[in-house]
Amino acid sequence: MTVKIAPSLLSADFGRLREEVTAVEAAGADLLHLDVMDGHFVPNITFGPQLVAALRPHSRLLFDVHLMIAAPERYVADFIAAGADIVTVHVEACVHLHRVLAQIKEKGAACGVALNPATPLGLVEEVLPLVDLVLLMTVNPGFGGQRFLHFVVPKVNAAAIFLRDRNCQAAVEVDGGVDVTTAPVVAAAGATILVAGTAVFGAPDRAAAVRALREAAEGRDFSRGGERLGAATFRD
Ligand SMILES: O=C(CO)[C@H](O)[C@H](O)COP(=O)(O)O
Ligand SMILES: [Co+2]
Repeated sequence: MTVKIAPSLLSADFGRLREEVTAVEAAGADLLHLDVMDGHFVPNITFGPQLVAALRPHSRLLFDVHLMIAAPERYVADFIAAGADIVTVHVEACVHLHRVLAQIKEKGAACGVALNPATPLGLVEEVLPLVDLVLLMTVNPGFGGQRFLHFVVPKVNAAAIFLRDRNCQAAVEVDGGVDVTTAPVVAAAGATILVAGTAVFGAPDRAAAVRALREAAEGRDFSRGGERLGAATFRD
């Protein structure tokens, strides 16, 4: 399984969103990551399903919608109707996590579960065999451009090993502070989708940025025989 690159629209120029999406698609991105924030679950507000629907006709990329909103079950159907291919909800935002994941599946999208940096993997172990994606935040959610939190790397590795040992196909997505220095670290730990906002939209040449991330992750790919990582790998 090769590592996929998912530019995060959060760091795009919001005055030129259609062109920004076209640019990263042409640059070779594999998915488009869309960060939805409600000013309640996280201290920032972004956009709703209307924006997803407005961009949908202009891109063939998989729309990877990351819901950082309280009680996401209220809006799951709207985001899927708007064109989301993958809908990811935070375990910290769901009282009935399994019910919300089932709701996403039932509406025809792939489902993901996200964990904040301080949330232990054990909280989602029961649903890991059922999800299409587990998203591990490597910054506290709410803003782009934050520093990568290295203490999350063992959790990325634990998730990859858990899934491999059970023969599960779920993707392991890492989100926050991913750049050419941290991409090889998370790829070696078992990440299969790298979200990158600043590292792609902050670069003048988006194609070069996507290529650089892919090359940085290449060869460190966990699926080529990666094993449990030693503690030294995780130090800053
Ligand atoms: O979910 C997010 C923030 O909550 C974003 O996807 C993430 O921050 C990407 O931005 P960057 O690569 O600049 O850290
Ligand atoms: Co995100």
